[in-house]
Amino acid sequence: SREDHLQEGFVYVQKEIQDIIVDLRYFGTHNFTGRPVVGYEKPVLIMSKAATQALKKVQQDLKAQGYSLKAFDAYRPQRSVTSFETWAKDINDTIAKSEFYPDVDKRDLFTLGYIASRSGHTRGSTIDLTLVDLNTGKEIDMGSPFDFFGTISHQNAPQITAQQQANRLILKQAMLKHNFKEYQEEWWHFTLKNEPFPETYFDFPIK
Ligand SMILES: C[C@@H](N)C(=O)N[C@H](C)C(=O)O
Ligand SMILES: [Zn+2]
Repeated sequence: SREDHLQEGFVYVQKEIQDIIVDLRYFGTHNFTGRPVVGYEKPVLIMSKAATQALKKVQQDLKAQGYSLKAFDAYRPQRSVTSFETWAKDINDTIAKSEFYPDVDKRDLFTLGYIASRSGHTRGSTIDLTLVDLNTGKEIDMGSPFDFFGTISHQNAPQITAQQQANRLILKQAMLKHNFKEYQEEWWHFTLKNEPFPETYFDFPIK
């Protein structure tokens, strides 16, 4: 079964939270590298059991407010992170620059905090997500898209409107209520406080 591939302490998030929307960007080409990322062998969302149980409560709260979570990434194998580092050094490969990092030199993406070489995602209790309005079926306006690497994606970006800031707050408050913490450089990125594997960088593939 699918579970045979899974590390102890991890689960398939969509099995535990049936109504979460998932668009696993690094499985396909619609991401900052413009290519499928090594390690993403199936478009399934994997995360630690503890983080998934907390996220289930976030989804319940948000559903009552007319929203659903939409996740772009959760557990990320170390080989995928390593491939991001290799990619960042290849300055001629800029196929997705105009959409994801138009104002930043790709060699600076790590030092500016937009990508990590020791990533919380690899520890299995970090997730990238946004909100979908259940009335329209569309993502709500957060002022910048997922994985747009620039200051407009910082939590308290002054460039965005009051409505966009309010939309970010709906997500942030729901996540903080259930023991996730936010990340200053990216409005979509949250890590479980008291994560179960705080020192372990896993490398099992997503399948
Ligand atoms: C690459 C982006 N989605 C992300 O998750 N960035 C943080 C800093 C990370 O790589 O852990
Ligand atoms: Zn992230």
